[in-house]
Amino acid sequence: MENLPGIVVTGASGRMGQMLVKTITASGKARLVGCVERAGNPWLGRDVGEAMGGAALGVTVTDDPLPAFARAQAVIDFTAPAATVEFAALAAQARAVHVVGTTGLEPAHHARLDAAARHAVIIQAGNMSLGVNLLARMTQKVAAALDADWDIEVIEAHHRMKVDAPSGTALMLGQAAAEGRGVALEAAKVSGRDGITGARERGSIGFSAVRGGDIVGEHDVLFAGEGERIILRHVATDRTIFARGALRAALWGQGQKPGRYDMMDVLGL
Ligand SMILES: NC(=O)C1=CN([C@@H]2O[C@H](COP(=O)(O)OP(=O)(O)OC[C@H]3O[C@@H](n4cnc5c(N)ncnc54)[C@H](OP(=O)(O)O)[C@@H]3O)[C@@H](O)[C@H]2O)C=CC1
Ligand SMILES: O=C(O)C1=N[C@H](C(=O)O)C[C@H](O)C1
Repeated sequence: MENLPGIVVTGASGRMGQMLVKTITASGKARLVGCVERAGNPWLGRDVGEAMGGAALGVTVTDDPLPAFARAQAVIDFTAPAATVEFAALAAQARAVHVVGTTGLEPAHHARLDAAARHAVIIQAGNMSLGVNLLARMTQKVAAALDADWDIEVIEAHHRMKVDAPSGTALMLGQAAAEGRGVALEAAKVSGRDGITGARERGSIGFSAVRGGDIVGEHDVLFAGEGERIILRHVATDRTIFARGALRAALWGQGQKPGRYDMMDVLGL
């Protein structure tokens, strides 16, 4: 057990944080060596297992990330963009692999991740599941096979607490479609139509977001042609798929050269 890679979970009291704690401790492949939350969080100072309503796990939730990261071989981070860029610098300082599931990252956040990745391994993806990464590859291939007479729309649905749109997964799928078609997503992207929008622009890639209830995550990539439609769909029913993917990434990252990686690298897709 002592030889297994040690992992720190940031945002441990969150939906994904709790799922990660359960997945890591049940895996037999890694040890949970730290849990981080920000100042003011009610879990600070408590054993994370007890805070989750179960048996003690011997890990106390802290708001001091660096000493925790220094004890770890990997940090798994599903929090918020402002927190993630700070964690990236600290994980690089500690030479720990940083697995980033946080979505809503903007160019300035990516620049901070790029800087940290000069010294450490960062694996970042808007979706860590095997199914969605396969879907992204299929999307790229279908987009490459069709011309711009086929309109591409990405439609996603998530729970009512989600704070960013389009989802990280929708953007991943849009990026895959754009790559397949040989265009830049930034130039083709149309998001959240409302009012007198005018007719659809040929070659654009549209995004629509639904928010409600406890939907874990659903994504359709629609290719709409004349007289026919193709729909590629992924439905997540359980957050363990993301946690399992993140743990797999943390283990894969051990011994890799410093740099930016994604789940396609981890899964060999
Ligand atoms: N890539 C993937 O496969 C997936 C990505 N996600 C993404 O993961 C992120 C988290 O999702 P989810 O777990 O549902 O969200 P939650 O809001 O449930 O959890 C976020 C956690 O991060 C904590 N947090 C925020 N800021 C900080 C900080 N500065 N320091 C320490 N902790 C912090 C929050 O604490 P507090 O309560 O104090 O704010 C909370 O505990 C989102 O961006 C989501 O889109 C989700 C699922 C899969
Ligand atoms: O916030 C979520 O819940 C999810 N976020 C990710 C995203 O933005 O795509 C992944 C998953 O769909 C769940």
